[in-house]
Amino acid sequence: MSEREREVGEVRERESVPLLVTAGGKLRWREPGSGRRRWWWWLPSRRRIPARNLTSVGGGVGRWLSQLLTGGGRRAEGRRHPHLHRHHLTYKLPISLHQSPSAMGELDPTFIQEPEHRPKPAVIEAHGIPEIDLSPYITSSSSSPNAIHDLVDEIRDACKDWGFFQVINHGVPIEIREKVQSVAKRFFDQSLEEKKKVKRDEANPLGYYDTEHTKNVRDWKEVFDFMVDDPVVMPASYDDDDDGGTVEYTNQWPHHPSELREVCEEYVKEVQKLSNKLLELISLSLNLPANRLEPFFKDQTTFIRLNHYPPCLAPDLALGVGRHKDAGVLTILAQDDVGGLEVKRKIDGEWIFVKPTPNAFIINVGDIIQVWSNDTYESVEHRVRVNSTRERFSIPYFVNPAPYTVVEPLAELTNERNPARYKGYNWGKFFATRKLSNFKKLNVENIQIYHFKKPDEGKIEDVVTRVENVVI
Ligand SMILES: O=C(O)CCC(=O)C(=O)O
Ligand SMILES: [Fe+2]
Repeated sequence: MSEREREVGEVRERESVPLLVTAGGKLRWREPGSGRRRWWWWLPSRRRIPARNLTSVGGGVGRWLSQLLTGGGRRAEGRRHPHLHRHHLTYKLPISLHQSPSAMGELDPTFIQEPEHRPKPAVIEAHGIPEIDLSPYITSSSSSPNAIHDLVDEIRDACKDWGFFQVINHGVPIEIREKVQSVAKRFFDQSLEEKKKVKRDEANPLGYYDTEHTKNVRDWKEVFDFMVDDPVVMPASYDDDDDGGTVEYTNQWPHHPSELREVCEEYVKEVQKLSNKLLELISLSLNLPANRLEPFFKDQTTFIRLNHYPPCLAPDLALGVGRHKDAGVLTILAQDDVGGLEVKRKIDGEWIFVKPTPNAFIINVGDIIQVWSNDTYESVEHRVRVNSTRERFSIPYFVNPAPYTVVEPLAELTNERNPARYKGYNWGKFFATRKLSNFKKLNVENIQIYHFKKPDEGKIEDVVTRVENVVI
């Protein structure tokens, strides 16, 4: 453990420290342990802060506060500030953000989004994504063909207009979902040391980690990943032309909480049924036979992620997950009642907050459906905002095909007038490349489906960006 990590760890193991932040730019607190009064100018300039929102001012507040409490940056201490006045705001510095210390107690610059990608202070709820009742297809045994027809129409509209929808009456028992949520919380509540016993690494991307990067900016979250098929045999080489052998991805189950594995496997069994039904409905909505997509899942690379988003000192600078599209077929997301997911509305590019609906699942089509449908449906950008007071949990179930699948537009959906818009790509290599680039900050863009997009007209040049050019 480095000197710096040790300091951060020691501070976080203490109780949280109530901070008094003055609108004039002063911050007061009692030193943890000794109870000594301390204060600090936290505003380097004469600018006043809007007292209602501590974190809306100054890029480095989070970094600065943690430096302050870890003994760094003594320079400003003790200087009087000409604009101090009496307006006070009490702010709890979430040192106990993780009951256990973790690398995320401070906002280091790797978390900070470029200004144009930061969440806006106001949340837009608008009418939100469509809510679809699946009972005609799932929970009732004798639905009329009309009811199913209407449902398929709803799915088609939702996929076209939003790329996202919520489902209710989906057949997944609520108790099972609650059990996973509760065991996930217990897992993340443990010490970092305990969680790191199952940490992922470059060779095996399954298990725990808190350093995921989306578009090369670190996400304010920690996760635990596991796969439905275990083990999964993946290509060892990222080079499209190279048969570089295979590697195995294997689930790493922690000893604590001991029931995590069993509960997760029970959850998988239930969500798998929902996933099959959704794939059927989506096939029908593309005027294909219900079972058209089934062969792609004889083996699967479907994985489940337990997400924990701790409270964040600077929720206007960082994101729980940066803007991205999901690379796979479908995502079936369970979110808790805190909320944070935002979807980029297709009509105007506004970020729309997805209001939590108890016991609903949020479904989005991923990049593979975009390619299979030859752009009839589009995978839509989304992101997760965090907040300064409440931790949030979510569980995405990423439905992915067999690693050896060549992803390309389905023959039935292309013709002379609507030729295939993508060159086929090997899913296993794509997936492995993505996993690697999410693992650490790289200097280049992550691999994306548009790297496989064919030129619109007439151009013969090869537009495929080779995988080895993307990962360096
Ligand atoms: O936590 C969420 O609401 C969404 C997470 C997400 O988009 C992802 O992990 O791909
Ligand atoms: Fe996502």
